[in-house]
Amino acid sequence: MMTRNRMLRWLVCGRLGPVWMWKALLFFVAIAFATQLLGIIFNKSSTQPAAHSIFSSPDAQGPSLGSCQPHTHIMFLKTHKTASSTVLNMLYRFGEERNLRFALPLGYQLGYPLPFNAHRVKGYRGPRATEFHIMGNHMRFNRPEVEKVMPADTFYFSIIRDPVALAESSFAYYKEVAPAFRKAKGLGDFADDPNKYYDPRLRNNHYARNLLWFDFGMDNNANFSVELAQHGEAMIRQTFRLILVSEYFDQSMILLRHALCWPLDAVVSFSLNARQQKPSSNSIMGGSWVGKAAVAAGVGARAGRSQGKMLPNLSLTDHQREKLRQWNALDWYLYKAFNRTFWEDIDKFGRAQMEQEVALLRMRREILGRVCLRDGGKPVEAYRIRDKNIRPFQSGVVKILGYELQPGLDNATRTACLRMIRPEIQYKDLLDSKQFPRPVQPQLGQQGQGLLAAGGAFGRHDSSRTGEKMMMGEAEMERERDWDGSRIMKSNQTLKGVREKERLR
Ligand SMILES: Nc1ncnc2c1ncn2[C@@H]1O[C@H](COP(=O)(O)OS(=O)(=O)O)[C@@H](OP(=O)(O)O)[C@H]1O
Repeated sequence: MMTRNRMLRWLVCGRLGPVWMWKALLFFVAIAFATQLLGIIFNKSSTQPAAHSIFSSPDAQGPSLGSCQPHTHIMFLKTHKTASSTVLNMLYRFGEERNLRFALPLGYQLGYPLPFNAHRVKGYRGPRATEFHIMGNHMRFNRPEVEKVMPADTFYFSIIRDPVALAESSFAYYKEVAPAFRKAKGLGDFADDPNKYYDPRLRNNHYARNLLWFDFGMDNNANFSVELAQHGEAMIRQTFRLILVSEYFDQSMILLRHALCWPLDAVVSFSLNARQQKPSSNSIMGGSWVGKAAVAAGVGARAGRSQGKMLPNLSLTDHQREKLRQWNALDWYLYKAFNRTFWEDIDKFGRAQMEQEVALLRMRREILGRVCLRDGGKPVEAYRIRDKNIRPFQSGVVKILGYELQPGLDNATRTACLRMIRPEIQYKDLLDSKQFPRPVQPQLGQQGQGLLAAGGAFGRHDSSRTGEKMMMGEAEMERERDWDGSRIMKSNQTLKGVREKERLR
C-alpha cells in the first residue's frame, strides 16, 4: 500500500507535475468550454444561418387562400396620418423579398402636395416603358398620371381614419408646418373657430382641412354639399378596389391579405410612426432628440425651431370634436361612407371567419414581437435607439417612436425583423440603392449625409447603414430642391419642364 502511494506521488509530482497544476488546467479547460457553449447559445447571429427561422415556419402562411395567385402590381395611396407608414412597410417588405420594382420618388414623396406627375418617379421613361410593381409613397392622387406608370391590372387601395383622430395626429405632427395650426394655442382653440386661423391660400394649410379629400386629389376647400361628396366618393370607388380603415387595422389586414392573396406574415406588422402620447420627464421642453439631431446636423430650419416649444395641447371637448367633424365635412362624409362598406365587406367575408383570422394575426404579431423586439416590443423614443438606421424621423415637438431589435438573433431572423421596423425614410433609401446601384464614392463614404424631407418637415439624416450593404443612392448626384424640401435630379430635363409649370400654380 505504502509503495503504491509513493509510486503515485512520484508519478504525479515527479513526472506529470504537481496536483495544483492539474487542477488549474482542468479549471481553464472548463472555463473555455463554458465560454464556447455560451457563445453558441447567445451569439449565433454573426456566423450561422438559421436552420429554421420563425419566418419560415408554416404559421407564416396563415390559413389557406385557395388557388389564387399573389398580386404583384399594386398602387397604395398613402394618405397622411392614417397608419399608412405601417402599410407601406408591408409593401416594402413584400417587394424587397421578391425583388419587385418600386415606383420610387426622386426625393421622399411623389411631388406632394402637387398633383402627382409621372415624371416624379425615379427611372420613369415614358408610359409603361418600365415595369413597376409597387407604388406607395406619399402623393396627391392623379389617376391619369398614375396610369402612365402602373400596369393596367394594378390593384389600387388606400386607407382612411376618423377625421377627429386624424386631426389630432396631424396637429401634433404638422403644428410647425401648417400656418393654420402654428397660430392656434391648441387643437381645441383651432376647433372652436378654424376660420380665425385658416387661410386657404397659404402653403401647407391642407394639413389642417379635409386632408383625406386632398390626398385623393380633390379640392379640400370646396364647400360641402351632399352632391359633391357623393361625386368624390364615386370617383374613389371607380379606382380603388379596397379602402382600409385605420381604426380597424387588423380587420383591414385580413381583407387586404385575401384581396391580394398574400401570406399571413406579409400583413403582420408593428405599428410605425406612432406618436408618444404622454410626455416623458425630459420631453416637455426642447432637448428632445429632434432638437439635438437638428443641431448636430446643422439644420436651423424647421426641426431646429421646435426646440424649446411646448408640446401641443390636443385635448378636445365633445363639442370641439363635433366642430372638427363639421370643419372636415368632406372627410367625415368619406369616412362614414367607406366605413359602412368596409363592414359590408366583412359581412360578405363572414364575421366568424374574420374573428378567427384576426385572432391568428394578433397571435402571430405577439410571437414575432417577442422574437424580434427588445423590451417586450414596447415602442421607444428615438434617442434611445442606438442604431441610427432604425431611428424614426422626427417632426415638430411630438416624439415619433420606434423599436430596438432583440440582440443575438440569427442572420435570417435579424434580417426579417429589421425589415419590419425599418422606418420609411431609411427603407426608401435602401430600396433606391438596390434599384439604382451606384459605385461607392470614397469622399462621402459611410458617413455621407443627405438632406431629407418627410411628411412636409425638414431635417437631416445620416445615410450610413448597418445590417445590409448599401450603395450610394442619389445622394451625390447633382440635385436641386424639390417643393417639399427634398431634392431632385437636375439632369432630368422633362422633370424640369414639369416643375416650371408647377411653380406657376
Ligand atoms: N397598426 C396601426 N393601427 C392604428 N394606428 C396606427 C397603426 N400604425 C400606426 N398607426 C398610427 O398612424 C399614425 C401615423 O400615420 P402615418 O404613418 O400615415 O403618418 S404619415 O402621414 O406617414 O406621417 C400615428 O397616429 P398618432 O400616434 O395618433 O399620431 C400612428 O400611431
